[in-house]
Amino acid sequence: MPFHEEELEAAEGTHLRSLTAAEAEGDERAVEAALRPRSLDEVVGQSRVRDQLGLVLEAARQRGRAPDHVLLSGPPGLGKTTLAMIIAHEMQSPLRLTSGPAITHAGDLAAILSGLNEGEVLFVDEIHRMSRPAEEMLYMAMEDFRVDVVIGKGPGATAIPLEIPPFTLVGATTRAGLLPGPLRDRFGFTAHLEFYEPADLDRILHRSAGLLGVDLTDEGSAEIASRSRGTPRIANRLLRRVRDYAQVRADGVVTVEVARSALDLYEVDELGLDRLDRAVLDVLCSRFGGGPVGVSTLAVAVGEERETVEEVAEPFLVRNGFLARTPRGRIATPAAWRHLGLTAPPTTEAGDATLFEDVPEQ
Ligand SMILES: Nc1ncnc2c1ncn2[C@@H]1O[C@H](COP(=O)(O)OP(=O)(O)OP(=O)(O)O)[C@@H](O)[C@H]1O
Ligand SMILES: [Mg+2]
Repeated sequence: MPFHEEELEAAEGTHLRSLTAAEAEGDERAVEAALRPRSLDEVVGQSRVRDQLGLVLEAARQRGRAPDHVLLSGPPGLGKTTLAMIIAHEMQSPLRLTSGPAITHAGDLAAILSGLNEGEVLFVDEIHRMSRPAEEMLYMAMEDFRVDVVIGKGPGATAIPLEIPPFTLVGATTRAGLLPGPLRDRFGFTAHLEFYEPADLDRILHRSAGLLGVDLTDEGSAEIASRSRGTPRIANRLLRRVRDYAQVRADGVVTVEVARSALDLYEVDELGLDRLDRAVLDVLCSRFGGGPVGVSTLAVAVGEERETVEEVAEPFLVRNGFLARTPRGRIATPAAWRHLGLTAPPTTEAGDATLFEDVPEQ
């Protein structure tokens, strides 16, 4: 697999930010490129998506046509970009890459679309962040393979129709709910990526270890998998940090003891909670009796910005049933108390199921 040592080296200098952030940061992308599966066969897990997508692509191949437009949705780090690249690879078509935020004017999109060749795959990452006029142009391009280029302004403006060769749009979004209906409806196939089971993460880790030349035992791999929050990107990142530890403090082999010591050192606990996650739960339980408490108060108490608590810590805590967002504030669930090794006071409202409704955040 072609990748450059020096890129890998550069990408290793990323120790300071949170190890459990699901988003990739600039220099992590080089390592990721090296670890990406290249074909559908190499994709681990997501079996439903893989089967469905395989069928869509095979049918298109048999008909000699560009496949239907594909929307990939799901949380960061689960394989959307990877699948987009695989679609192009499987169709033996070139891939053009762009992203919603990069398309600020309809004209930007018109330029991209008119430059496409027949059968090409156009990947629009973060498609929910495209501007409205560009979105409207995209509707027509997806449906009729045509765009109207408007020349001039005001009453004298004229729209000149421009034919576009048939292409496949692959859109990726972490926020499918933000996509306008008409755009969503124009995708022939939507793949929703799910968090991975530990067994799948385990296979991903073994594969990555092979590519990176890391000596990883089965137990070591299982230990990393269980702390990876269901996310391949995090699993691969933890593997690299554990590898550092194995190299410097042990004999290079990633055993279960090495994995445990390394991840304890990096403050990623058995369930994948990091320092901030635990601080939030700890403050909530120890200082506010389990809540309810407003998110701003919680943020001040852990010494973080409100946005960080809301966007970085809470989604994982809520998804895993440690914290609930209620109309009156945040509440620690019984699982949170248990995880911290604390006993919930008998009066805690955490036992009150009516508080667990999905409500607007406050
Ligand atoms: N099914 C999989 N099998 C093996 N590795 C995977 C799989 N899915 C993702 N990965 C690995 O996880 C990393 C992140 O995947 P990718 O960049 O495709 O995520 P993404 O969904 O596009 O994330 P983002 O929303 O941040 O753009 C890649 O390096 C890839 O190697
Ligand atoms: Mg991506």
